[in-house]
Amino acid sequence: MLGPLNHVAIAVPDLAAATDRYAQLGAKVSPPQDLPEHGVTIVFVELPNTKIELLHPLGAASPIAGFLEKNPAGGIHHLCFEVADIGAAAETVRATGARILGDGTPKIGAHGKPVLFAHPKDFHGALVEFEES
Ligand SMILES: C[C@@H](C(=O)O)C(=O)SCCNC(=O)CCNC(=O)[C@H](O)C(C)(C)COP(=O)(O)OP(=O)(O)OC[C@H]1O[C@@H](n2cnc3c(N)ncnc32)[C@H](O)[C@@H]1OP(=O)(O)O
Ligand SMILES: [Co+2]
Repeated sequence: MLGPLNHVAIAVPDLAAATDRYAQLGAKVSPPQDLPEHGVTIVFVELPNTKIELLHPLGAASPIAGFLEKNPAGGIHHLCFEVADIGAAAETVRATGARILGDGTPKIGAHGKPVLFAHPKDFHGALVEFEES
């Protein structure tokens, strides 16, 4: 079921500073993009084999606010794997006994594709995102 690693996300307290850090290393960085439905502003750092997603809270109910309170300097927030079929992937995850977050209805993610998340406690401490490829 698991396809390529689409991105590794890092929650950061200062999006401009984090973007500059990667730009200074010669990486191609995207402009910041507000995703109100996800409660985040993101910047993508493009690498030859995958991407880094820099995340900053957007709005009062951001799902990353609590994470940044616990990790004020920032930290690795999630991994995103591509899957061929998001509905089938959710069924496979549930069949292993792991929880899909929310009501199980995919949201449209940063790349315009359906995404779902699985609970970090069921993935050994790592929040996992699945994105339909
Ligand atoms: C745009 C899109 C895209 O790429 O397309 C995105 O990525 S949007 C990226 C932002 N969106 C999301 O993250 C959506 C899915 N995330 C969520 O629904 C939430 O963040 C949860 C994962 C449910 C956590 O929610 P919240 O922080 O309110 O819960 P909580 O503080 O009660 O956390 C419950 C337990 O999980 C741990 N925990 C929380 N976030 C974690 C993370 N990112 N990685 C590992 N562990 C984590 C907490 O430390 C706590 O453990 P202890 O109990 O041991 O203290
Ligand atoms: Co993501």
